[in-house]
Amino acid sequence: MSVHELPLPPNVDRDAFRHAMARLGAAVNIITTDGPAGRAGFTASAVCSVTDTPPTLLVCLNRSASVWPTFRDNGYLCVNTLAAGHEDLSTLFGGKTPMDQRFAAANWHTLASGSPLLEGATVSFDCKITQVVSVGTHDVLMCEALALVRNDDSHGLAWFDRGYHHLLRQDAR
Ligand SMILES: NC(=O)c1ccc[n+]([C@@H]2O[C@H](COP(=O)([O-])OP(=O)(O)OC[C@H]3O[C@@H](n4cnc5c(N)ncnc54)[C@H](O)[C@@H]3O)[C@@H](O)[C@H]2O)c1
Ligand SMILES: Cc1cc2c(cc1C)N(C[C@H](O)[C@H](O)[C@H](O)COP(=O)(O)O)c1[nH]c(=O)[nH]c(=O)c1N2
Repeated sequence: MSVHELPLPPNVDRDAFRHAMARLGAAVNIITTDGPAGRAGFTASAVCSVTDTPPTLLVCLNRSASVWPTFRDNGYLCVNTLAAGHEDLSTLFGGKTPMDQRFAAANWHTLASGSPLLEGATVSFDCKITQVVSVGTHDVLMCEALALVRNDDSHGLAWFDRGYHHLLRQDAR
């Protein structure tokens, strides 16, 4: 089928959209925050680079998530990009597990914003939320990076076709 023969919207329902989106491989991240509103963390694949000036990422957060008010009120967060081997941690932060149990499963450090930084993440972006745009069910959080921590030894982790996949670094092949 050529692109010109594709059916036009509104033929795309929610399930068809999700099924299609499952084909877009993405990094898996644990987004954390700590501050006056408390400590919270959740798994997110809807994360990407927006601009390098000022250095900004976006994170999409469902407003129905239990963690949403905590992120909104703290105003700071850390994007911890997961490494190969973090599958169980990702599942823990993606479920309905109590917050203390989620954090008890890993080691954390704290940078300038106060947000928990995951030991062993491939990279962590310590951020301030600079703008929030509501689209449908989600808030798109624009996050300016204040500090970075890179781990140059770990392999990557991707979420693709509803499963985890390891991404080997070039020099490890
Ligand atoms: N952006 C998101 O909010 C998002 C992304 C990935 C997974 N999830 C959640 O994780 C669970 C497992 O996901 P899955 O990938 O195994 O299967 P799925 O069929 O629920 O999702 C397939 C893909 O659709 C997209 N998606 C899923 N839920 C979405 C939502 N509420 N809003 C926008 N996009 C969404 C994501 O790209 C996801 O990888 C589900 O409960 C899902 O809601 C949410
Ligand atoms: C691989 C993967 C990827 C994502 C998620 C899950 C999983 C397993 N979830 C869902 C999110 O992690 C879940 O709803 C949180 O645990 C918040 O739930 P609570 O309501 O706080 O328990 C999720 N939610 C969200 O708002 N934005 C996202 O990008 C993602 N991505």
